[in-house]
Formats: sequence, structure tokens, C-alpha cells
Amino acid sequence: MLCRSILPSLLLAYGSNRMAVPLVRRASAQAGWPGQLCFAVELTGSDLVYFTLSGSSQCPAGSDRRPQCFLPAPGRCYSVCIPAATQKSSRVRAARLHRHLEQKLSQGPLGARCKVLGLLSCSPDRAPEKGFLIQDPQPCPETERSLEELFLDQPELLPAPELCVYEAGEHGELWQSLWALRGTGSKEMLRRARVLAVAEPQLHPAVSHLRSVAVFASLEAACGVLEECTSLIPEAKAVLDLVDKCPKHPKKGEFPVIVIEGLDATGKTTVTQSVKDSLNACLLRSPPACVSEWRKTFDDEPTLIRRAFYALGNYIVASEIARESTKTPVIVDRYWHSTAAYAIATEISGKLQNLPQVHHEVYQWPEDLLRPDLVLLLTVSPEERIQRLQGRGLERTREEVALEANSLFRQKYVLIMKIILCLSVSVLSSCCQGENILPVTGEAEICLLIPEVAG
Ligand SMILES: Nc1ncnc2c1ncn2[C@@H]1O[C@H](COP(=O)(O)OP(=O)(O)OP(=O)(O)O)[C@@H](O)[C@H]1O
Ligand SMILES: Nc1ccn([C@H]2C[C@H](O)[C@@H](COP(=O)(O)O)O2)c(=O)n1
Repeated sequence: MLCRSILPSLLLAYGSNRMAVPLVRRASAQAGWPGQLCFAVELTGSDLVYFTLSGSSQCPAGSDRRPQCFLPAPGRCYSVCIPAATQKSSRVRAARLHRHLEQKLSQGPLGARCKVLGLLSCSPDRAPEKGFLIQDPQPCPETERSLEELFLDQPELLPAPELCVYEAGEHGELWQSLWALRGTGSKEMLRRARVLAVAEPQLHPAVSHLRSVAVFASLEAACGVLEECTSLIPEAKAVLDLVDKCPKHPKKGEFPVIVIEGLDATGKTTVTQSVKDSLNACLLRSPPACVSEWRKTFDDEPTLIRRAFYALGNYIVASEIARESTKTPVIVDRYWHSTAAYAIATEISGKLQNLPQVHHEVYQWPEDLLRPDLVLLLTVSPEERIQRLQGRGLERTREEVALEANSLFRQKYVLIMKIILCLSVSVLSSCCQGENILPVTGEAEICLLIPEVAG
């Protein structure tokens, strides 16, 4: 099968980074840290650069080159990580803090002076921590001061905000100093470590936590996230109330349920409308109309919350599908496939090979979600898609803008979609069938995918 040959085997345990580990754990972690840390920095264009830290001034051959994410002199770099949530209840706050800092770092003179790259720090004993690598090409004391003020202003950066400063040593080697910021201008250096380049690991660091932050395996998992948000986002309570009103295990009726999937502007609205008319079917969409007024709110939230919202939208649609499919055929514009594909493609940066292995649990259909009978994946060439988008001129989500700019993202979306669909189908025919439904301009492909288990 296509996807099996494309995706390499991805296995490798990650090491320990204690950069933002609470102080109580620091002493013991420090004793064992050399060679066990792993940081991944996302360069513009989606390439990832990996580095580790060493307490020793000696370093293994080949590891002393400056990782590409660090600027040559006179440039100076800084980094900060959001501490991994130690309890489930703090993951929402950690995710929102990350989003808040991301916005702050891009604003004002700091944003104008510096370039901010995404950073992920990994440890075997906790979820990866998200953070930022801040590149200051023309080092200016104001940058460090602004960063300190910004991080001190975040009560959630407990027990004390920590800032890493990267500096070149006498022989051109790179050092990281970890500073605990104490307020009123005082700070304490916790350690100084050598920065060492490491080879790209086989497993992308975000893969291990996809299930807990982006692709939820059950209704309960997605509800758990929004329950933690109710005091911060009033709309979360409204969504949960709607979910509560849905039947617990909705079953499909005797009429067929057809899902139409595809990137934006591939023709979903046009095709769903046309199929609806020809089959005299009921047309539904995910997210459903009853939550669409809150979409903007959740689209502005970090991945954890946003994906939980879309996941719950699918469960609400499932109860609508169950009801309508007892009366007529049902056509659904997007469903869980889109929720998973957008989430995985966004979280897993870099090349296609970084995607989780074909049999990874993240591609598995949630056990408690009603399955469709048939899925159509619409694809068009990137050129045709852009032409259609321009012709339409509607407002697009940030994700959709990123999609347009990033052809790798689009390829990932289609590959993930095909993996999800291939894993759950018994019959696959992929061909140009556009003329049977509509006259097609440009290149178009429709994959007909019939799930193995319907019901
Ligand atoms: N088969 C087709 N041939 C040519 N143009 C088409 C075809 N299908 C749709 N279009 C045009 O492409 C544009 C996008 O179509 P449509 O709105 O159906 O896509 P969509 O997948 O629903 O997009 P979105 O998910 O962003 O709402 C529209 O202007 C539509 O008229
Ligand atoms: N079931 C769904 C439907 C939509 N999304 C997300 C993914 C994109 O950001 C955006 C696309 O929606 P559209 O332009 O088709 O309205 O919404 C999702 O995650 N799950």
C-alpha cells in the first residue's frame, strides 16, 4: 500500500531535558543529564534542527559544529520553555500560556528586532515541552531585559521563570546558561552547559504526545479538555451542554452515510450539494451548525483546545447522522478524518517522513464514534485549488492561509487522509470520476473508500 512504502520505520527514545523541570527535581535530573537531552528547533521552511546539552567541556567528534538554529557572532540567542503540565488540570493553562507568549514575542520592538522559532524539549519522563528559540541578529541589551520582563510577568511560569542564554566560548563552541529570574532585576545562574549538535532522531518529538494534545481517542478525552476550560472560555460550557444532550452511543440507521473530505476549495460544498440533490439526501457538516457561532473563539485557542472543540463537533454530528439516517441517505461535509488530518499535519513539522508510522494509533478511528459507509476524498492540483480560492475570495482560517503557503502541509494532509482511509477500507478505487457528478475543470481525483466496519 502506498503509505506503507513511503513512511519509514520511526523508532527512537528521547532523552531528558530538564530545562524547565520544577526546582525540586532539578538536582537529581542534573546528575544524569549529559547526553540525554533533546531539543528540536523548527527553522523557517519546516526543517528541524536538533541539539543536546553536555556538562563536559569535551565533546564527541562531530557534535561540536554549531547547530544551524544558532546565529553566528555577533548574533545572540535565547530560549524559554513552558513547563510540562504536571497535572491534567494545568495543561490548558500551559497551552494558553504558550499561545500568549507566542503573540507577545512577535509584538513591539522585541518582535521587530528578533526572530522567534518554535522549540520542543523532550524527556523520557514527561510530555515534550513547547517553547521558543529567540534569535537576536544584532545583540542588544534591551532584548534580554524585555525577555526577562515578559517572563517575570507570567505567574504560570512556576516555580520561577527560566531563561536560557546562548553564547560562544573562546574556541567558538556554544554554551547555554540557564537563569532563574527572581524579579526586581535579580537572577541566578542554575547551570552552564555545552550545546552539542545531534543527528535527527528517527521519531519526531511531537509524535509521542499527539494522542493527549491533538487527536483525541474518545468523547471522554475531548470532553476532559473543554471541562478544564469552562472557567476561562464560557463557550466551552455551551459546547459541553450540547454534547450532554446527545444520545450516548448513537447508531446509524438503515440509509447510507457518505462523507465528503478534502482540503478547502477542492469542491466539497459543490459536490455535497450535488449528491444531496441527486440522492434526495440530508446534508450535514462537521462542525455542526449548532456550534459554528463559537468556531472563531476556538480557532483562536491553542491546539489542545481547538482540536478538542472539533472532536466534540464530530460527536454532535454523529448524533445528527444517527437520527437522519433512519429517514434518508446522509451526506456529511467533513468529519473525524479532517479533524485528525489537520491536527497531525499541524503538529508534526518538517518532512513527510516525520509523520507517525502507518499503524500508529493516532490514525485509528475512535471506537466510540459512529462510522460512515462511504468516504470520498476530493483532491485537485495546488494550482487549481489556488485559482478556486482566489475566485472565491472568502475569509479563511489561519490554518487555511498556512495551507496555501505550505505545500508540504498540503501533501501531509492528503497522505494522512489516505492513511486513515486506507486503514479502514475494504474496497478502494481511485480514479477521475468527476464527470459523473459534475463537469470538472482542472485535475481532479475522487477516492471512493468504503469502510470495513459500518455502523
Ligand atoms: N468540479 C469543479 N470544477 C470546477 N470548479 C469547481 C468544481 N467544484 C467546485 N468548483 C469551484 O471551486 C470553488 C470551491 O468549491 P467549494 O466551495 O465547493 O469547495 P470546498 O471544498 O467546499 O471549500 P471549503 O472547504 O473551503 O468551503 C467554488 O468557486 C466552486 O464553484
Ligand atoms: N471536522 C472538522 C472540520 C473542520 N476542521 C478544521 C480544520 C480546518 O482548520 C478548518 C477547515 O474547515 P472548513 O474551511 O471546511 O470550514 O476547520 C476540523 O478540524 N474538523
